[in-house]
Amino acid sequence: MITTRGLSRDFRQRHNDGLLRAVRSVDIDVLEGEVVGFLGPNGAGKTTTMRMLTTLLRPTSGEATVAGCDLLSNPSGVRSRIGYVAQGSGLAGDCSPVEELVLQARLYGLSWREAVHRAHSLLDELDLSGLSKRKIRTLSGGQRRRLDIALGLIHSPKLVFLDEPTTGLDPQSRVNLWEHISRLNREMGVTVFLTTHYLDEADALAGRVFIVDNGTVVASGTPAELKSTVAGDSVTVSAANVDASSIADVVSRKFEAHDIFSESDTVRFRVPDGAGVVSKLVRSLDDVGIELKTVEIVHPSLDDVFFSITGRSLRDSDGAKSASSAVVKGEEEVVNDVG
Ligand SMILES: Nc1ncnc2c1ncn2[C@@H]1O[C@H](COP(=O)(O)OP(=O)(O)OP(=O)(O)O)[C@@H](O)[C@H]1O
Repeated sequence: MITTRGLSRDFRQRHNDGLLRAVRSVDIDVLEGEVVGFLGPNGAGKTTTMRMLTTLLRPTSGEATVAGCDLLSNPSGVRSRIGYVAQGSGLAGDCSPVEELVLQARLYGLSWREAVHRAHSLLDELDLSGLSKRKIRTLSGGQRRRLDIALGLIHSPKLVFLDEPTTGLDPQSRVNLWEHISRLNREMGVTVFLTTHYLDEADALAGRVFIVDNGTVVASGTPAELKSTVAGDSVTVSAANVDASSIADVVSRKFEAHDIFSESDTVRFRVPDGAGVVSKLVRSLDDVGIELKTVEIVHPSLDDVFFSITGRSLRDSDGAKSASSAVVKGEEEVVNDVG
């Protein structure tokens, strides 16, 4: 559904006459039917990548195929086959959801009858039927966001891009929207490419995650793969009858543990599969007369993954817009926006 090779975008910096490398040589492959998350802190290059993939911004270099069409030579083909829901749409006003949907469907060339049918089926799909005749400006943030998504799907695209779909929503509306997005994927077969800086969103929604930082993809995989390969589970053990150094000695001899850290009677270490080591841990400690007091296993989060790669927490990075983006004095040409 999406293939990119060396996709890059530079922006000219007015204040210092340099170039900002917002996206640097991104290679990704997204298969039909996937929900893929582009996860990274503010300023990582997520929106810029999405704007390129949706033809709103011309790449400085690189190539891509989106929904079967070449991005550079056939942008109108791409546009007709994808849906795009931008960050925080400006939808408001006195018309109703059904009127807005019918209007958009007509603009896509559907007959009146088809447009009305499509509008009502999307309202149903996104749980907006009861609100179809309300004025849009009276809808809540979550309801408006669902309407944005319905509008992005009006022409039945097989691939939809969602830019930070739940930013600004309260926790309950976010979870509700996740359910709707998952259902669109499951039941309508829509491939979803979404950007987010929320760890829980990537975890809950995306089958596969690309972690981006400083304009590049620094890791990719299923959330479970990323968490198990990069960080490992954190196991914390304490004993009733010995201090931490005796436990640490057993752990380092008997297990392929890393990041072993001792403090008074507690030892913390990481292993790929925490639950899998518990019985061996109990036996190994018992063999040398150590009386186990507590064992706690904490699965890694995507934040641990991000930290292990970048040395920064994604939460801390949030808001540090463009802090890590490199500015280069450039010979490269900046191509103007096409959208
Ligand atoms: N039109 C532009 N002109 C100059 N710089 C830009 C432009 N658009 C984006 N940038 C810069 O490119 C970098 C990447 O921005 P981008 O919006 O793609 O990040 P993001 O990961 O989507 O962040 P956010 O989560 O805040 O939306 C940032 O440093 C940003 O300031």
